This record gives sequence, structure tokens and C-alpha cells, in this order.
Amino acid sequence: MENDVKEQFDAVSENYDGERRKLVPGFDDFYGTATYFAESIMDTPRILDLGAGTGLFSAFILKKYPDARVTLLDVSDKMLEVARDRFAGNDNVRYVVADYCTSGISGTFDLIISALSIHHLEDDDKKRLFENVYAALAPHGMFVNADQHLAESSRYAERFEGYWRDYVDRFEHSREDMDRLMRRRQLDKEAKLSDQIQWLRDAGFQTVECVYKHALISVMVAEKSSG
Ligand SMILES: C[S@@+](CC[C@H](N)C(=O)[O-])C[C@H]1O[C@@H](n2cnc3c(N)ncnc32)[C@H](O)[C@@H]1O
Repeated sequence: MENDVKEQFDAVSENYDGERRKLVPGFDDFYGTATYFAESIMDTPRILDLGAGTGLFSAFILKKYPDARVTLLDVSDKMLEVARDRFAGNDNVRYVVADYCTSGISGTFDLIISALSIHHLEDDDKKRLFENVYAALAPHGMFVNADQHLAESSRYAERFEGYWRDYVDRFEHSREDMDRLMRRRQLDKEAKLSDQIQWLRDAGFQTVECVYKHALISVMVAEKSSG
């Protein structure tokens, strides 16, 4: 992973949460659907949030599983600092500053979740990560990846980009925020949904479903066993 990703997110950590609704089309449905489908047979599931940032996705999940033991992993210590404030007093939440691409995944989890993070990886690294996620899940485990994706055709790649720009333009942004956003956007390396479904299957997942899709964003769930 380029250091740029860490630097870019370190720089926006304090304003990050306030901006999200202005940048993620269908914000409530996106996180709401991801949370709805994130299921565990355990009452106190062990959860790993990859690229947890300020803990936004984990906050939704903790409303569903208040006693979950959650590990927030992110390469940006500044983003995790905001998460520490968010979950202050919850001793079941722990924080790991690491690059999940190079550090691998240690431990066993019932649920591995990720939102808007894995699209920063090169495709080969995404494939390797999916294998590592599969290996780190308990036999009944599930992976939920809520992320941006690439359109299946170049024509729709352009249309998705236009759709997103039109959405973002509906809100006020400072020049500085816009410049930062566009610099971050240049680091994106989205993959097609069809490819990601295949890579998840190749990694060993028995059941793979796209449970939500809104132009360029989607929620994929992958279950280790077919149950
Ligand atoms: C757009 S933010 C998403 C944060 C949070 N998941 C959410 O839904 O708001 C992407 C996060 O992924 C982190 N990230 C990107 N690549 C990473 C990597 N290889 N290892 C660890 N964290 C990574 C960034 O530092 C950033 O905090």
C-alpha cells in the first residue's frame, strides 16, 4: 500500500464523519443493508473491522451486537484516534494500527467486516486479502465487504463517475475539502463486482452474494460454510 493512503486519511480524520453523507450516495441504505446482513450465530461475536477508520461501520454493528468484541484495524493512527473517542468506555473494543495488506490477519473471528477500504488495494492484493480473510474466519464465519466497485463496462465506469460527481455537487464543500477528496479519489483502485465474486469463491467461500448495489457502491457478503 502506498503511504499516500495513510497520509490522506491522517489528514482528514477530524472532519471525516461530518463529510460522509455528502460523499456516499445512499449512505443510510449502504450502511443499513451491510449491518442487516452482517450475521453471526454468536451473541458476543468476535469481529474484525478492516480499514475501520473512525469506527463508522463498527458503530452500526455495535448497535446490533452491543456485547461484540471488536478489533478495529487501520493503517491511519489518526483515524483510529477518532474511533477511540467514539468508543471510549467500551472495553470490548481494541485498536490495531497496521496495514492489513502486508501484516496479514492474526486471530480468529466470527465476522470480518470492511467498508470503503479494500478498493485502495491492487487486485492481486485484494485476492490475497480475501484468502487471508477466509483463513481467519471461524467455520461459521461471514465476511461483509461494503465498498466501491468498478462498472462492468467502460461506458458505465464513466456514467458511475458522473453520477458520483453530480451527487457530491449537490452539497457545499470547501475548496480545500474538494482538493483533498480528488487527491484521495486518485488512489482508488476499484475492481468489478463480477471479478470480486470470483475471487471470493476462489478463496473458498461457499456462498457469495451482492446484497446491495447503488451505481458504484455495493455490499457483498461471503459465508465460509454453505450452512
Ligand atoms: C474511506 S475510509 C473508511 C473508514 C470506515 N471503514 C468507514 O466506513 O467510514 C478507508 C480507511 O481504510 C484505511 N485503509 C486503506 N488501506 C488500508 C490498509 N492496507 N490497511 C489498513 N487500513 C487501510 C484508511 O486508512 C482509511 O481509514
